Amino acid sequence: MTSNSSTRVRILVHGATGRMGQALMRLGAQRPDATIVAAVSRGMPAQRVVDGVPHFAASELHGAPAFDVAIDFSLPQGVDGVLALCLERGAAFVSGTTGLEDGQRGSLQAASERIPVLWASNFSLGVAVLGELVERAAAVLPGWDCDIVEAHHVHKQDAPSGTALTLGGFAELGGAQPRYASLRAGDIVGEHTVQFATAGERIELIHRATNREVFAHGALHAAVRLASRRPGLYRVRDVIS
Ligand SMILES: NC(=O)C1=CN([C@@H]2O[C@H](COP(=O)(O)OP(=O)(O)OC[C@H]3O[C@@H](n4cnc5c(N)ncnc54)[C@H](OP(=O)(O)O)[C@@H]3O)[C@@H](O)[C@H]2O)C=CC1
Ligand SMILES: O=C(O)C1=N[C@H](C(=O)O)C[C@H](O)C1
Repeated sequence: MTSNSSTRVRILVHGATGRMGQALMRLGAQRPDATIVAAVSRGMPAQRVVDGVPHFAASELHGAPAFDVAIDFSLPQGVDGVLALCLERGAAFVSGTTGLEDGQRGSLQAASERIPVLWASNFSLGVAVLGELVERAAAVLPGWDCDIVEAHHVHKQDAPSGTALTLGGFAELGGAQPRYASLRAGDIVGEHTVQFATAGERIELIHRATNREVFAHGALHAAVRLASRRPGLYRVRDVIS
């Protein structure tokens, strides 16, 4: 690891031209503890250098300068390439890309033996707390129906959302067997409702993200923390504080 507390952490943003990538570029430029040294997208943007940051197409990833940690918010087909680059360079890897194949989850696990790796379906603090509430509710409401309903913008490609599946995992830990429903409409940033229902009553636990900055802040914070960690597989709660 090449960074320490007296230097700025060097970040490569993968998926930089996307909705999340643009939020990361904007917020990353404002951090006193980090510098975005490279931006990568599938194709090339109109300008090769934007606000002082060099941009690279995915096909020229290996030309990227030295970095300490990559933050990836792309699509499943883009993840393998940037993970391989992190392994080559000994850099940490933070990813929020959802819809990964089981084999890709296995690759993250294998990579974590050599570099610090953090993948999370949702980088907001609220969803981290919601997971714990869902597990507790499922545990104390045996036999109640558990339904997870998620709503997102029309451009989202995967369903159910990664967050819905993660919340479903918490419900299962509490003993429930969740069902899933997905809605794609307008520009909804991300909403998740976990409903527990039985005859005559129901409980709804709801998280609404109203902008992407909550995710971008969480990912940047995680990246700065992860850059100085030992190899391993980390969760958001491991780098909160
Ligand atoms: N974990 C979390 O907290 C959150 C996760 N997400 C997830 O992040 C991901 C991105 O979401 P969003 O920003 O809305 O998506 P966008 O479609 O807006 O952006 C995708 C970005 O990835 C790039 N990209 C696509 N394919 C490749 C590839 N093969 N190689 C390299 N780069 C590629 C695109 O480049 P180009 O423009 O050139 O096509 C673009 O820059 C999704 O999986 C989404 O579910 C989203 C929000 C929060
Ligand atoms: O694609 C999105 O936009 C989001 N994806 C994540 C998911 O699949 O859970 C997180 C957030 O809800 C926004």
